[in-house]
Amino acid sequence: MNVEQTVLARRSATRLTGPGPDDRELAELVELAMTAPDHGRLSPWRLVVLRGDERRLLGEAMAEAAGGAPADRERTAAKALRAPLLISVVLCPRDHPKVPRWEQLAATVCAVHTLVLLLQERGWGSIWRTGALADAPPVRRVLGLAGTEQSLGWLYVGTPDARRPLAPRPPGDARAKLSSLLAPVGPGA
Ligand SMILES: Cc1cc2nc3c(=O)[nH]c(=O)nc-3n(C[C@H](O)[C@H](O)[C@H](O)COP(=O)(O)O)c2cc1C
Repeated sequence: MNVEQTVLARRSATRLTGPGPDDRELAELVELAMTAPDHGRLSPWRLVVLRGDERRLLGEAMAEAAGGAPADRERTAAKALRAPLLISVVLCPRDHPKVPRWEQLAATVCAVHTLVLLLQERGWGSIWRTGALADAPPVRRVLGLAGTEQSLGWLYVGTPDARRPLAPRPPGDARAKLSSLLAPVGPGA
């Protein structure tokens, strides 16, 4: 696939089953994703890989953070089991004279989305999930986050459901997004 085909084919995969990429393949793809643009080459992020029972530990932490009746807690805990592989995205910002925090967040998102496209190209499905629990204290604890680090949620990764046809994607209105200073811009301008 070329980049255009990969971009067009990518969807957030809400139904994921096993298998997912193994540690070796994941490391290979992360290495490639590290070529994403990154001001100052700070690489201000890290990923925590959660498989098998590690997902259960995360689920328990999410349930502790969410609270509620036992049935609600069980439902929350089960969310961490929706894919064979969860990758916690952790922002590790540094004080830098030229690269503010927002740029470090932007670089992190560039790397994560590059990883998403690489996964797509290899036939793996993924979805980035966030929510109020992502950076809650029990979740931070189980992920072992340092004080300045921030959990940005999880990439859920696995085998996408091949029976689900690609949802049609309405074309984006590029003209509404484009402007210029001296002349109209965009197709048909
Ligand atoms: C930073 C970020 C956080 C997201 N969080 C969630 C989430 O918590 N739950 C969810 O179902 N989808 C989440 N998504 C996926 C979006 O809902 C999804 O990208 C959007 O619906 C468009 O669908 P598509 O990715 O298939 O084009 C998130 C996406 C991003 C980039």
